[in-house]
Amino acid sequence: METTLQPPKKIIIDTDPGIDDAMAIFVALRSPEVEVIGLTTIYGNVYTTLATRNALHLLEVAGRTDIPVAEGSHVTITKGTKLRIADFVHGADGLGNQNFPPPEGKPIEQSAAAFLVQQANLYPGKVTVVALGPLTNIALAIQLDPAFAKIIGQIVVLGGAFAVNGNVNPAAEANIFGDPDAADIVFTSGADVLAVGINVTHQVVLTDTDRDKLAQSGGKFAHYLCKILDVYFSYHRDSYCMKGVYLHDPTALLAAVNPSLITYTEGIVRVQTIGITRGLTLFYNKQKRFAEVTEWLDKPSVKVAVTVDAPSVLKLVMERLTDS
Ligand SMILES: O=c1[nH]cnc2c1ncn2[C@@H]1O[C@H](CO)[C@@H](O)[C@H]1O
Repeated sequence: METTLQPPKKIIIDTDPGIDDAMAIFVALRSPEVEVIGLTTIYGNVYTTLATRNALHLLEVAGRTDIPVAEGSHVTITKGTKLRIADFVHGADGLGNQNFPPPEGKPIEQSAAAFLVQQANLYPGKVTVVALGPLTNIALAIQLDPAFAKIIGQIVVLGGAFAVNGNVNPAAEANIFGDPDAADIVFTSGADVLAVGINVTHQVVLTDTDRDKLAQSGGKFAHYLCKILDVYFSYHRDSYCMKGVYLHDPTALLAAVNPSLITYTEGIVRVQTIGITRGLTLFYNKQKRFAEVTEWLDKPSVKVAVTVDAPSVLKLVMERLTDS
Protein backbone atom coordinates (compact mmCIF):
# COMPACT_ATOMS: atom_id res chain seq x y z
CA MET A 1 0.00 0.00 0.00
CA GLU A 2 1.25 3.46 -0.82
CA THR A 3 1.65 5.86 2.07
CA THR A 4 1.06 9.54 1.51
CA LEU A 5 3.77 11.60 3.12
CA GLN A 6 2.29 14.46 5.10
CA PRO A 7 4.32 17.67 5.02
CA PRO A 8 5.66 18.41 8.52
CA LYS A 9 3.32 20.41 10.73
CA LYS A 10 4.53 24.00 11.18
CA ILE A 11 4.94 24.87 14.83
CA ILE A 12 5.86 27.98 16.77
CA ILE A 13 7.02 27.35 20.33
CA ASP A 14 6.15 30.13 22.76
CA THR A 15 8.62 29.54 25.54
CA ASP A 16 10.23 30.73 28.78
CA PRO A 17 13.35 28.53 28.86
CA GLY A 18 13.43 26.87 31.37
CA ILE A 19 14.91 23.38 31.75
CA ASP A 20 11.87 21.43 30.57
CA ASP A 21 11.45 24.05 27.81
CA ALA A 22 14.97 23.22 26.64
CA MET A 23 14.02 19.54 26.53
CA ALA A 24 10.84 20.30 24.58
CA ILE A 25 12.68 22.50 22.08
CA PHE A 26 15.32 19.83 21.48
CA VAL A 27 12.68 17.11 21.12
CA ALA A 28 10.85 19.32 18.60
CA LEU A 29 14.03 19.84 16.60
CA ARG A 30 14.49 16.06 16.44
CA SER A 31 10.87 15.38 15.42
CA PRO A 32 10.46 14.82 11.68
CA GLU A 33 6.67 15.26 12.03
CA VAL A 34 7.09 18.98 12.72
CA GLU A 35 8.94 21.98 11.34
CA VAL A 36 9.79 24.59 13.97
CA ILE A 37 9.23 27.90 12.15
CA GLY A 38 10.00 30.14 15.11
CA LEU A 39 10.38 30.57 18.82
CA THR A 40 8.59 33.36 20.67
CA THR A 41 9.60 34.24 24.20
CA ILE A 42 7.78 35.02 27.40
CA TYR A 43 8.42 35.46 31.11
CA GLY A 44 7.62 32.67 33.56
CA ASN A 45 10.56 30.49 34.45
CA VAL A 46 12.77 33.57 33.82
CA TYR A 47 12.13 37.19 32.79
CA THR A 48 11.45 37.72 29.09
CA THR A 49 14.89 39.22 28.33
CA LEU A 50 16.57 36.11 29.69
CA ALA A 51 14.03 33.86 27.94
CA THR A 52 15.08 35.46 24.63
CA ARG A 53 18.74 35.01 25.45
CA ASN A 54 18.17 31.36 26.39
CA ALA A 55 16.07 30.67 23.29
CA LEU A 56 18.86 32.04 21.07
CA HIS A 57 21.45 30.08 23.06
CA LEU A 58 19.52 26.79 22.71
CA LEU A 59 19.20 27.25 18.95
CA GLU A 60 22.96 27.88 18.77
CA VAL A 61 23.62 24.70 20.78
CA ALA A 62 21.38 22.85 18.32
CA GLY A 63 23.01 24.43 15.28
CA ARG A 64 19.63 25.84 14.22
CA THR A 65 20.26 29.58 14.05
CA ASP A 66 18.11 29.60 10.91
CA ILE A 67 15.04 29.56 13.20
CA PRO A 68 13.88 33.09 14.13
CA VAL A 69 13.32 34.16 17.73
CA ALA A 70 10.74 36.89 18.37
CA GLU A 71 10.76 38.50 21.79
CA GLY A 72 7.50 38.61 23.65
CA SER A 73 5.88 40.72 26.29
CA HIS A 74 7.68 41.85 29.43
CA VAL A 75 4.40 42.50 31.27
CA THR A 76 1.05 40.77 31.67
CA ILE A 77 -1.90 41.52 29.40
CA THR A 78 -3.17 43.99 32.01
CA LYS A 79 0.31 45.64 32.00
CA GLY A 80 1.18 44.06 35.33
CA THR A 81 4.87 44.18 36.17
CA LYS A 82 4.79 42.15 39.37
CA LEU A 83 5.69 38.87 37.71
CA ARG A 84 6.16 35.53 39.41
CA ILE A 85 9.43 34.08 38.18
CA ALA A 86 10.20 30.41 38.94
CA ASP A 87 13.98 30.71 39.32
CA PHE A 88 13.77 28.32 42.27
CA VAL A 89 12.68 25.62 39.80
CA HIS A 90 15.15 26.26 36.97
CA GLY A 91 18.04 28.23 38.51
CA ALA A 92 18.74 31.95 38.30
CA ASP A 93 19.78 31.66 34.65
CA GLY A 94 16.82 29.42 33.80
CA LEU A 95 19.17 26.70 32.60
CA GLY A 96 20.39 25.02 35.77
CA ASN A 97 22.89 27.70 36.86
CA GLN A 98 25.40 26.81 34.18
CA ASN A 99 26.21 30.40 33.22
CA PHE A 100 26.53 29.69 29.54
CA PRO A 101 28.17 32.43 27.44
CA PRO A 102 25.75 34.92 25.88
CA PRO A 103 24.40 33.97 22.45
CA GLU A 104 25.77 35.62 19.33
CA GLY A 105 22.38 35.90 17.64
CA LYS A 106 19.70 38.53 18.10
CA PRO A 107 15.93 38.33 18.12
CA ILE A 108 14.10 39.56 15.03
CA GLU A 109 12.63 43.08 15.05
CA GLN A 110 9.02 41.89 15.20
CA SER A 111 7.35 41.32 18.54
CA ALA A 112 6.18 37.81 19.39
CA ALA A 113 2.53 38.79 18.91
CA ALA A 114 3.24 40.42 15.50
CA PHE A 115 5.23 37.33 14.43
CA LEU A 116 2.41 35.00 15.50
CA VAL A 117 -0.13 37.05 13.53
CA GLN A 118 2.12 37.22 10.47
CA GLN A 119 2.82 33.47 10.39
CA ALA A 120 -0.83 32.59 10.98
CA ASN A 121 -1.79 34.77 8.01
CA LEU A 122 1.00 33.37 5.87
CA TYR A 123 -0.13 29.75 6.44
CA PRO A 124 -3.83 29.95 7.34
CA GLY A 125 -5.00 26.97 9.37
CA LYS A 126 -1.57 25.37 9.17
CA VAL A 127 0.37 26.75 12.15
CA THR A 128 0.31 25.12 15.58
CA VAL A 129 1.40 27.24 18.52
CA VAL A 130 2.82 25.25 21.41
CA ALA A 131 2.54 27.60 24.38
CA LEU A 132 4.88 26.55 27.19
CA GLY A 133 4.62 29.68 29.37
CA PRO A 134 2.03 32.26 30.45
CA LEU A 135 -0.34 33.09 27.59
CA THR A 136 0.31 36.84 27.24
CA ASN A 137 1.76 36.71 23.70
CA ILE A 138 -1.09 34.55 22.41
CA ALA A 139 -3.71 36.86 23.96
CA LEU A 140 -1.90 39.86 22.43
CA ALA A 141 -2.00 38.16 19.01
CA ILE A 142 -5.76 37.62 19.44
CA GLN A 143 -6.17 41.31 20.30
CA LEU A 144 -3.92 42.42 17.44
CA ASP A 145 -5.80 40.48 14.78
CA PRO A 146 -9.46 39.58 15.36
CA ALA A 147 -9.08 36.80 12.76
CA PHE A 148 -6.11 35.19 14.56
CA ALA A 149 -8.19 32.77 16.63
CA LYS A 150 -9.77 31.39 13.46
CA ILE A 151 -6.72 31.25 11.20
CA ILE A 152 -4.30 29.73 13.66
CA GLY A 153 -4.31 25.95 13.24
CA GLN A 154 -4.20 24.91 16.87
CA ILE A 155 -2.97 26.32 20.16
CA VAL A 156 -1.58 23.61 22.44
CA VAL A 157 -1.36 25.09 25.91
CA LEU A 158 0.82 23.61 28.60
CA GLY A 159 -1.20 24.86 31.50
CA GLY A 160 -3.99 24.46 33.93
CA ALA A 161 -4.73 22.01 36.71
CA PHE A 162 -8.03 20.36 35.80
CA ALA A 163 -9.74 18.91 38.88
CA VAL A 164 -6.40 18.62 40.70
CA ASN A 165 -4.32 20.96 42.87
CA GLY A 166 -2.07 23.51 41.24
CA ASN A 167 1.72 23.73 41.56
CA VAL A 168 1.90 27.39 42.63
CA ASN A 169 -0.73 26.91 45.30
CA PRO A 170 -3.67 24.51 45.68
CA ALA A 171 -5.68 26.51 43.12
CA ALA A 172 -3.30 27.46 40.34
CA GLU A 173 -0.82 26.01 37.88
CA ALA A 174 2.22 28.19 37.16
CA ASN A 175 1.59 29.17 33.52
CA ILE A 176 -2.03 30.14 34.09
CA PHE A 177 -1.14 31.90 37.35
CA GLY A 178 1.46 33.91 35.43
CA ASP A 179 -1.25 35.71 33.45
CA PRO A 180 -4.80 34.51 34.26
CA ASP A 181 -6.44 37.32 32.25
CA ALA A 182 -4.51 36.31 29.14
CA ALA A 183 -5.39 32.65 29.72
CA ASP A 184 -9.09 33.47 29.93
CA ILE A 185 -8.85 35.40 26.65
CA VAL A 186 -7.19 32.44 24.93
CA PHE A 187 -9.61 29.81 26.33
CA THR A 188 -12.66 31.83 25.26
CA SER A 189 -11.28 33.05 21.91
CA GLY A 190 -12.89 30.41 19.70
CA ALA A 191 -9.52 29.06 18.59
CA ASP A 192 -8.87 25.33 18.45
CA VAL A 193 -7.24 25.11 21.89
CA LEU A 194 -5.90 21.94 23.47
CA ALA A 195 -4.98 22.37 27.13
CA VAL A 196 -2.50 19.91 28.56
CA GLY A 197 -2.65 20.48 32.30
CA ILE A 198 -0.57 19.19 35.17
CA ASN A 199 -3.28 16.60 35.84
CA VAL A 200 -1.77 14.98 32.71
CA THR A 201 1.89 16.07 32.75
CA HIS A 202 2.36 14.78 36.31
CA GLN A 203 1.95 11.30 34.86
CA VAL A 204 5.12 11.67 32.80
CA VAL A 205 8.22 11.36 34.95
CA LEU A 206 11.85 11.14 33.90
CA THR A 207 13.60 9.14 36.62
CA ASP A 208 17.22 9.36 37.73
CA THR A 209 17.79 6.05 35.92
CA ASP A 210 16.54 7.66 32.71
CA ARG A 211 18.88 10.57 33.34
CA ASP A 212 21.80 8.15 33.67
CA LYS A 213 20.82 6.63 30.32
CA LEU A 214 20.83 10.10 28.78
CA ALA A 215 24.25 10.78 30.27
CA GLN A 216 25.65 7.50 28.96
CA SER A 217 24.28 8.00 25.46
CA GLY A 218 26.35 9.75 22.86
CA GLY A 219 23.52 12.21 22.14
CA LYS A 220 24.55 15.86 21.95
CA PHE A 221 21.23 17.10 23.29
CA ALA A 222 21.14 14.39 25.96
CA HIS A 223 24.59 15.38 27.14
CA TYR A 224 23.71 19.09 27.26
CA LEU A 225 20.48 18.40 29.17
CA CYS A 226 22.22 16.25 31.77
CA LYS A 227 24.31 19.30 32.67
CA ILE A 228 21.27 21.49 33.29
CA LEU A 229 18.94 18.88 34.84
CA ASP A 230 20.50 18.87 38.35
CA VAL A 231 18.65 21.96 39.56
CA TYR A 232 15.33 20.59 38.24
CA PHE A 233 15.96 17.27 40.03
CA SER A 234 16.77 19.08 43.31
CA TYR A 235 13.57 21.08 43.09
CA HIS A 236 11.48 17.91 42.60
CA ARG A 237 13.33 16.18 45.44
CA ASP A 238 12.65 19.10 47.81
CA SER A 239 9.07 19.89 46.76
CA TYR A 240 7.66 16.46 45.91
CA CYS A 241 10.10 13.99 47.54
CA MET A 242 10.64 12.57 44.06
CA LYS A 243 13.67 10.92 42.50
CA GLY A 244 12.63 12.15 39.10
CA VAL A 245 11.22 15.16 37.28
CA TYR A 246 7.92 15.97 35.60
CA LEU A 247 8.17 16.31 31.84
CA HIS A 248 5.61 19.12 31.51
CA ASP A 249 6.85 20.88 28.39
CA PRO A 250 7.98 17.80 26.41
CA THR A 251 4.58 16.18 27.03
CA ALA A 252 2.68 19.19 25.67
CA LEU A 253 5.05 19.39 22.72
CA LEU A 254 4.59 15.71 21.89
CA ALA A 255 0.79 16.08 22.20
CA ALA A 256 1.11 18.63 19.38
CA VAL A 257 3.44 16.39 17.38
CA ASN A 258 1.34 13.25 17.80
CA PRO A 259 -2.22 13.81 19.10
CA SER A 260 -2.78 10.08 19.52
CA LEU A 261 -0.52 10.17 22.61
CA ILE A 262 -3.34 11.75 24.59
CA THR A 263 -7.09 11.57 24.96
CA TYR A 264 -9.16 14.66 25.61
CA THR A 265 -12.61 15.85 26.50
CA GLU A 266 -14.36 18.98 25.23
CA GLY A 267 -16.06 21.76 27.13
CA ILE A 268 -15.74 25.35 28.22
CA VAL A 269 -12.84 26.60 30.33
CA ARG A 270 -12.84 29.86 32.28
CA VAL A 271 -10.01 31.16 34.41
CA GLN A 272 -10.38 32.81 37.80
CA THR A 273 -8.62 36.17 37.64
CA ILE A 274 -8.96 37.43 41.21
CA GLY A 275 -8.81 36.38 44.84
CA ILE A 276 -7.34 33.34 46.52
CA THR A 277 -8.23 31.12 43.58
CA ARG A 278 -6.59 33.42 41.00
CA GLY A 279 -5.32 31.21 38.17
CA LEU A 280 -7.80 28.39 38.77
CA THR A 281 -8.95 26.71 35.54
CA LEU A 282 -12.55 25.62 35.72
CA PHE A 283 -13.90 23.19 33.13
CA TYR A 284 -17.63 23.03 32.34
CA ASN A 285 -18.59 19.75 30.65
CA LYS A 286 -21.89 21.14 29.27
CA GLN A 287 -23.85 18.20 30.68
CA LYS A 288 -26.25 20.44 32.49
CA ARG A 289 -28.19 23.33 31.00
CA PHE A 290 -28.22 25.80 33.89
CA ALA A 291 -31.34 27.77 34.66
CA GLU A 292 -29.34 30.89 35.43
CA VAL A 293 -27.28 32.84 32.94
CA THR A 294 -23.66 31.99 33.76
CA GLU A 295 -20.25 33.30 32.68
CA TRP A 296 -19.83 30.01 30.80
CA LEU A 297 -22.90 30.47 28.59
CA ASP A 298 -22.26 30.88 24.85
CA LYS A 299 -18.50 30.51 25.20
CA PRO A 300 -16.72 28.32 22.65
CA SER A 301 -15.50 24.88 23.66
CA VAL A 302 -11.88 23.84 23.99
CA LYS A 303 -10.16 20.49 24.31
CA VAL A 304 -8.75 19.44 27.65
CA ALA A 305 -6.35 16.50 27.83
CA VAL A 306 -7.53 13.70 30.12
CA THR A 307 -5.07 10.83 29.70
CA VAL A 308 -1.61 10.40 28.28
CA ASP A 309 0.30 7.39 27.05
CA ALA A 310 3.13 8.15 29.47
CA PRO A 311 5.44 5.24 28.51
CA SER A 312 5.28 6.25 24.84
CA VAL A 313 5.95 9.92 25.64
CA LEU A 314 8.95 8.99 27.76
CA LYS A 315 10.22 6.59 25.09
CA LEU A 316 9.97 9.26 22.40
CA VAL A 317 11.74 11.83 24.59
CA MET A 318 14.56 9.39 25.33
CA GLU A 319 14.91 8.26 21.70
CA ARG A 320 14.92 11.72 20.25
CA LEU A 321 17.35 13.14 22.78
CA THR A 322 19.80 10.28 22.63
CA ASP A 323 19.72 10.13 18.83
CA SER A 324 20.99 13.69 18.45
O1 LIG B 1 6.22 24.98 41.54
C1 LIG B 1 6.35 25.53 40.46
N1 LIG B 1 6.28 26.85 40.34
C2 LIG B 1 6.45 27.47 39.16
N2 LIG B 1 6.67 26.85 38.03
C3 LIG B 1 6.76 25.53 38.05
C4 LIG B 1 6.60 24.82 39.22
N3 LIG B 1 6.73 23.53 38.94
C5 LIG B 1 6.95 23.46 37.61
N4 LIG B 1 6.97 24.67 37.08
C6 LIG B 1 7.14 25.06 35.67
O2 LIG B 1 5.88 25.50 35.23
C7 LIG B 1 5.39 24.66 34.18
C8 LIG B 1 4.34 23.69 34.71
O3 LIG B 1 3.47 24.28 35.56
C9 LIG B 1 6.59 23.94 33.65
O4 LIG B 1 7.12 24.67 32.56
C10 LIG B 1 7.54 23.90 34.82
O5 LIG B 1 8.88 24.02 34.43
